[in-house]
Amino acid sequence: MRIHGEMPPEKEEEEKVKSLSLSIQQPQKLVVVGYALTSKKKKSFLQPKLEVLARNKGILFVAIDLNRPLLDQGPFDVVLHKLLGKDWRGAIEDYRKKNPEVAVLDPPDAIEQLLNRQSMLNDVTDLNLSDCYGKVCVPRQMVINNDPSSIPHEVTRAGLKLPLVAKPLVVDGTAKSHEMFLAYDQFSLSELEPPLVLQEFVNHGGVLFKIYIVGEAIKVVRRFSLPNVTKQELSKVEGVFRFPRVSSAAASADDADLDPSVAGEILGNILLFSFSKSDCSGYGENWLNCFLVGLSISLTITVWISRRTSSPSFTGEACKGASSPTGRSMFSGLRLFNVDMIREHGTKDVFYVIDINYFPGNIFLGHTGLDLLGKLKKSQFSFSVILNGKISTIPDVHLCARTSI
Ligand SMILES: Nc1ncnc2c1ncn2[C@@H]1O[C@H](COP(=O)(O)OP(=O)(O)OP(=O)(O)O)[C@@H](O)[C@H]1O
Ligand SMILES: O=P(O)(O)O[C@H]1[C@H](O)[C@H](O)[C@H](OP(=O)(O)O)[C@@H](OP(=O)(O)O)[C@@H]1O
Ligand SMILES: [Mg+2]
Repeated sequence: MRIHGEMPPEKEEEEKVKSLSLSIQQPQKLVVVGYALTSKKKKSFLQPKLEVLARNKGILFVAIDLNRPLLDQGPFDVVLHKLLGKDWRGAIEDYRKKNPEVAVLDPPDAIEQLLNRQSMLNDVTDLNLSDCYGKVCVPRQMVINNDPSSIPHEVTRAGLKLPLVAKPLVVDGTAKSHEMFLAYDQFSLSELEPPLVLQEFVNHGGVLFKIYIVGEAIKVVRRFSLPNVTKQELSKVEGVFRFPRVSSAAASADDADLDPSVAGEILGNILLFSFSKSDCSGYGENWLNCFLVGLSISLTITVWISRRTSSPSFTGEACKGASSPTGRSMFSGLRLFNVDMIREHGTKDVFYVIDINYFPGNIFLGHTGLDLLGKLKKSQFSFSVILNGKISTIPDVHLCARTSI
């Protein structure tokens, strides 16, 4: 018995042969990905198994020769890069202008925002969504650009609560940009070398969440982190102490036997956005992707964050609510990044974004990342959620979102 619309067997066979012959006539067009990475990054990122997986998906990685003009190389379908310095930035900007059809991962002006520990958190602080059940905040922080002797006075004036985490203001991939200090009093901070960001330390039970975003895919991992600082400790200890990279890949807490209130519930509650596929040609480049962590299952989010065709800006624009969304760039233009988030100890749903990294180590997540590359040639995916909230500039503003997925 044939169901209405089903093809008769002989017809089905004919269709199969036709599609097979087509594929033989038109071998799959390779997606050529030119990459410009430091040798350290290439080693950690482009491992043989990723190259093989890519090749099986019709994706070919080709090293960009940094000693030759980029414009003389290729042709590429995608340029994947994580290099610093004005020369490279100039070369990639020029290349983009002359090769608008090539997808550059990611546009330098989008990456720019993550190279500074103040601007990287601007978007998160600029959004304030009222009446919801969960909060995503940013620790109160201040920038010290020069004169370390002024730090104690500035910290007191700003009313920052101790302990403080002192971080280099600039993120440039050097070991120095990861030199972190924990200060138990503001006077010892004048030993440090500006420019710095001084960020309030938030007790978070020693577990950190790294949320990796690759285009439309997300992965959350848990890492060990700094332990809580008790009031007793704070009253007894003085000085500023350097600490190592406690939450690196080796510090995975994924299998750690964590207090259930920390582990399952949080990860269950960290609700990752959904997105729909639609023609977003109206947005200039045909890629629209943003990142928003919505919290707690029972929220209904309608958040619209649209990417402007121009480069992202951090001027807060009130998103007037679901019915009349206004464009609001939030990490717009970025497709490869991760967000470091912690939950305030003793709370159910108050989270803090403490750091955002561009194209971190193990971000490609195998198939997911490669699927992103494969799609870049014909990307028609968009992320459209309407933000129901308003913008505030209060430093420790709460970003709440309501989501229905
Ligand atoms: N405000 C904060 N409150 C509590 N702990 C913090 C805070 N800021 C940083 N930390 C701790 O310090 C660690 C490093 O912070 P951060 O991620 O900003 O530095 P980083 O050098 O960029 O690290 P990475 O490159 O691994 O992301 C965090 O993983 C966390 O353990
Ligand atoms: O734990 P991961 O692998 O995510 O650590 C990242 C880290 O968060 C930063 O993104 C590093 O990049 P820089 O800030 O440029 O140093 C990554 O180093 P990279 O050499 O892989 O880019 C870490 O992997
Ligand atoms: Mg970081």
